[in-house]
Amino acid sequence: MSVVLWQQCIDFLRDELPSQQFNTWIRPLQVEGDHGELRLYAPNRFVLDWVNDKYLNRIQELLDDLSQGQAPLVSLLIGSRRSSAASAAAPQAPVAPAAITATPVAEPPPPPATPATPRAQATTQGFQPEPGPYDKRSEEDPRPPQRADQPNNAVVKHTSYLNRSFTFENFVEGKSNQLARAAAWQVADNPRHGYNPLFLYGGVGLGKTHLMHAVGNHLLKKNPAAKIVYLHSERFVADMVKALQMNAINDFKRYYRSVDALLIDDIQFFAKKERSQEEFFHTFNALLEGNQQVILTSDRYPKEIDGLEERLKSRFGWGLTVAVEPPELETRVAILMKKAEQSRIDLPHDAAFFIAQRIRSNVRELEGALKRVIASAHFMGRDITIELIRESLKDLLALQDKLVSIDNIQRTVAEYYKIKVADILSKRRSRSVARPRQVAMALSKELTNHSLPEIGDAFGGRDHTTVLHATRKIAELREIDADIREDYKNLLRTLTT
Ligand SMILES: Nc1ncnc2c1ncn2[C@@H]1O[C@H](COP(=O)(O)OP(=O)(O)OP(=O)(O)O)[C@@H](O)[C@H]1O
Repeated sequence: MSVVLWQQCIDFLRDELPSQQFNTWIRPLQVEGDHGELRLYAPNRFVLDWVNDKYLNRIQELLDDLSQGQAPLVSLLIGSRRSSAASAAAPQAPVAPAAITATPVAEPPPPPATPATPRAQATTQGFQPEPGPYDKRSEEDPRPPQRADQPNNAVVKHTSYLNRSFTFENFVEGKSNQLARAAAWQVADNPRHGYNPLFLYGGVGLGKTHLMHAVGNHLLKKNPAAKIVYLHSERFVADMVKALQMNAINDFKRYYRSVDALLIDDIQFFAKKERSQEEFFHTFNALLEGNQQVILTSDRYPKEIDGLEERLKSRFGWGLTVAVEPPELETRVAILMKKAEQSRIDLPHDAAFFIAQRIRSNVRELEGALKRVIASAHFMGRDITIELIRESLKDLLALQDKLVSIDNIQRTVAEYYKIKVADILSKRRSRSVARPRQVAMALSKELTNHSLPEIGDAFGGRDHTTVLHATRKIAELREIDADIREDYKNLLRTLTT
């Protein structure tokens, strides 16, 4: 009964909330209920806290109304329901666990939060890390220069400076990065709240470093004296090797354990570097025990990093692990508009749309394309038009067109679904063939510049209305069917990277 009530409740929530919010926070909840009790399972503490803060009152209210005062007792838990027979929170498979990992109830809890020991700013003696690319003091940096003693032939200044333009204000939010942004914001606004470590993962150029710096910059804004250290994992390794050579490993340890927040980028480079992993493991534990914030990024999910010790992988999962996905078209357009605005460039919307439609791989490439267009416009003294974009990105666009042809899409889709290209082109209507065909048509519409009639022709001479129907059907299914959504995402990635 409670479960049926919950189904009715989420029907209301689906109508009341913007779909992005519903999909992000409500849909991943799993439900289990009996004897006047309703247990809602969130995939991790982040979702739990969010639902608790923002939606639980409304949920309770709706349940009260729907049950005419006989509402079940609602409890919100982390994990997943025990009985597979119970109805899920939503009729569709949950979406969020793919993007943000669940911390099962049985996982070891994070170490107890002990009060942070006061750390002086200029504590570092002996070992001093080399300045990295982000160590350069920006001219507008208002913070006083930091001097460190230099015994042991040790080197230079110690605080890593963050890229100051990587802020939350400059980060464009979209479906693909909403969770990651929200998680990063939580950490920035309320560090040591327990989302420790924050682990951001995803493909290249998708904004992981940007978000990591945004947290660091925000922490510094709140407390300019905070010791926030950002570095690439290779720097950590190099520093450690140097410290070993200089017999200064204790200084190294002291240095890294004295920070308020340690931000390490691309930790997949730790793979197979056993000594560094060992050192990092101890640093990491010391920081968590000291309630100091750790943020890590990687190009893949921690458990998939080959050559990384199991104990590290497991510990990375103690906090919050969030994926950053490739941005969808609207977000790409919004990012271009934002970047143009930052550079005080007048970028017409149709021009942004044109670039975003063609450059799909990642944000860094998108930015690179925009810079080229802006440079051409300056150089030639012309406004930014689609014609100018075509000229300045000629080679890039030609490469894209060559890469994603309808032919290529049909082959990739056939291979993915383990059917023949001939099946896709045939008149067969069985589901096992018709669905992949529709997916291939939708991808052709999204990834090529061919018109609907041209696409129809390329699919065994079909009418353009069939293509239109297919694209609409797939768009609809991607909203409600987790399998299709996953298939489409995988195919997009295969075809565009
Ligand atoms: N959502 C976004 N809004 C604004 N800019 C973005 C966004 N996502 C990425 N960028 C920009 O794209 C560029 C690449 O991002 P970033 O360096 O953070 O990628 P990354 O995921 O860390 O990649 P890598 O794994 O290669 O280090 C940066 O200039 C960043 O500002």
